[in-house]
Amino acid sequence: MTSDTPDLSTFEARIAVLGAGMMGGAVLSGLLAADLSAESVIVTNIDEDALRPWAERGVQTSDDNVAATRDADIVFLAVKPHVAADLLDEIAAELSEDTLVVSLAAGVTLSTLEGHAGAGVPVVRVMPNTPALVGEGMFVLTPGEHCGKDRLEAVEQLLNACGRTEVVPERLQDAATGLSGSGPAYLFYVADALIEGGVLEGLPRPMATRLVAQTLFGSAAMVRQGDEPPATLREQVTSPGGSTAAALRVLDAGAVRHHLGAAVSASTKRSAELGA
Ligand SMILES: NC(=O)C1=CN([C@@H]2O[C@H](COP(=O)(O)OP(=O)(O)OC[C@H]3O[C@@H](n4cnc5c(N)ncnc54)[C@H](OP(=O)(O)O)[C@@H]3O)[C@@H](O)[C@H]2O)C=CC1
Ligand SMILES: O=C(O)[C@@H]1CCC=N1
Repeated sequence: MTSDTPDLSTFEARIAVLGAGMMGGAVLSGLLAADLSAESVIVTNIDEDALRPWAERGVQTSDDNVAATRDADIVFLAVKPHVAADLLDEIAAELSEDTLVVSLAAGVTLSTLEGHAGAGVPVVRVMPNTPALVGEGMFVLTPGEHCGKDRLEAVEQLLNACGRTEVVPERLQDAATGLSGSGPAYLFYVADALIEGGVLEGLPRPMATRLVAQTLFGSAAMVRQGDEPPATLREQVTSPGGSTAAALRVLDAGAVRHHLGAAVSASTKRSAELGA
């Protein structure tokens, strides 16, 4: 499924987002942009300042996780991994077979989530990413033991409205953290470095930023279209004896390919540590 026609205006479940930080906020923004009714959502945070922008958008806000969970059909856990188990313990009395818990926490396993949510509570482990904020998130899902097909489809419908979804076995979740969860940071790092390169060569910074943004956007569109593998797309840019070949030699000399792969592995390893 894709985000081509995001429309959640008829989505009926009541949703609680526990944790109004970067990721909870990104998902919430994506859902509201897809016309999910603000009245069907409640968002919580321990810091009230983080809730003010949501209240201004018509979303119910609270510092009470237990009360927010009591009225919800779907509960998003959007707190840091080390807080997730304690938060589940706090709200467990309000969870039941009729409540679906969707965890966005890196590394935290289904076994931990199900153990703290309580017997029979349906859980989905998700690795999201921040482009959800602009409706282009990547969400990698693993349903837990008590999450049936209908519930999984409901989560897919919600998340497809703010990006794309893949369902994987749990053993691939840490690799998903390493690739798509952390991935936006790698690409923002590359974007930042390219802009500096353009500035060094005399381009005004705002123009260098526009050139890089459109180059990344267009290149991403070609990769996503999938007509050719990225290696072929790179060859098509690389004229014999030309400027791109000279540039790629510099990247190879710096082992950039090796370091990007190693970065994915480092994030994957750290994700597993966060859940331990
Ligand atoms: N940021 C990202 O790109 C990604 C994040 N994730 C996952 O998303 C989760 C959230 O990360 P992120 O949004 O970056 O973190 P943030 O720190 O930005 O957001 C977490 C929010 O939860 C609040 N909070 C802490 N404890 C509680 C509580 N008991 N009840 C309610 N709210 C609470 C925090 O408040 P305060 O700041 O005051 O402590 C903070 O506002 C993490 O588990 C992370 O692994 C997954 C993929 C990508
Ligand atoms: O850095 C982190 O731990 C989180 C998970 C993936 C992206 N951000």
